[in-house]
Amino acid sequence: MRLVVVGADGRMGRMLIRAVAEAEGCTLAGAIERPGSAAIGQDAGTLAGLPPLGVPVTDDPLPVFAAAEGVLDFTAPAATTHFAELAAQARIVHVVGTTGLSEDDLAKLAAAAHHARIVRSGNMSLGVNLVAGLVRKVAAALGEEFDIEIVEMHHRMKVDAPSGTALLLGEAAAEGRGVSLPDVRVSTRDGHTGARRPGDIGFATLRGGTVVGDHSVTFAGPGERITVSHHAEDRAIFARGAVKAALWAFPKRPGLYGMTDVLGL
Ligand SMILES: NC(=O)C1=CN([C@@H]2O[C@H](COP(=O)(O)OP(=O)(O)OC[C@H]3O[C@@H](n4cnc5c(N)ncnc54)[C@H](OP(=O)(O)O)[C@@H]3O)[C@@H](O)[C@H]2O)C=CC1
Ligand SMILES: O=C(O)C1=N[C@H](C(=O)O)C[C@H](O)C1
Repeated sequence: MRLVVVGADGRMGRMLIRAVAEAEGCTLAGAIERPGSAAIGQDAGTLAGLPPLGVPVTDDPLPVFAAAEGVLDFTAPAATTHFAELAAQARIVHVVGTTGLSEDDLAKLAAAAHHARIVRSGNMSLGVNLVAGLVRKVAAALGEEFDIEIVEMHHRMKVDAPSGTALLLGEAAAEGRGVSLPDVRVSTRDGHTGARRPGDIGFATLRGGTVVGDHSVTFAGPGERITVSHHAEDRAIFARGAVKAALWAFPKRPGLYGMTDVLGL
């Protein structure tokens, strides 16, 4: 499968180039960066710390998408909605790892999915998607006397909060409880907040250093607490998941898929 990496000079972009080069069944067909980026013209392999791959980074996605079969996209919301239109025009697979997407952005992805096979997840790792399954089960088994609180920590450069993973885990907890997350989500607490409302799902965000991604979901009940956690140690887990998603989606029909589909969970 011929794959393009967009945002090639990003933390995830460089990881994705390595994952494509190392995986069986795919080759790097292109690498895209923003116009004006210092990476334009460089070899994608060299950029990712590998021997040269003979693929120069360019800022023109159109001809690159036209010659490819899939795109791996861990960039930013405005870029991702633009790439979704182009991927739909080219009828190629679009793997979306970008987080911080608004409802409006998600509607644009849903529209593009009429023509493209899109796999989107706030976290492409096997571990987090397994944890989400556990959270759904625990939330379904416990009543509202167990308060659900989600804590995440990421590196100091992360720009969106709560993280895509925290929201994915919150969705899983809400699903288990049979409620809608927007109805019970509490993402900020400051000052005189009053007592906790029964049934709320709380989010707390920590930022600092080089943390790849830590998440925990706590169920705090009368006299006992259950905590389910995941600690990402290496961004390679997300990149390998993205390549797996692209290969999985290649023979599928257009539509919007998630990592639970890819992993068969
Ligand atoms: N779902 C998952 O499993 C994971 C998701 N993520 C998400 O992936 C996204 C990227 O994370 P990360 O790699 O750390 O961030 P970075 O900022 O390091 O990388 C993003 C890259 O995309 C580039 N970019 C932005 N806009 C465009 C554009 N229009 N055309 C081409 N390139 C563009 C940026 O360029 P510039 O710097 O010039 O803006 C940058 O090089 C985030 O939303 C993050 O939350 C991260 C890890 C795992
Ligand atoms: O920005 C990151 O770094 C990460 N983003 C994703 C998220 O928002 O959950 C996934 C991972 O935790 C790393």
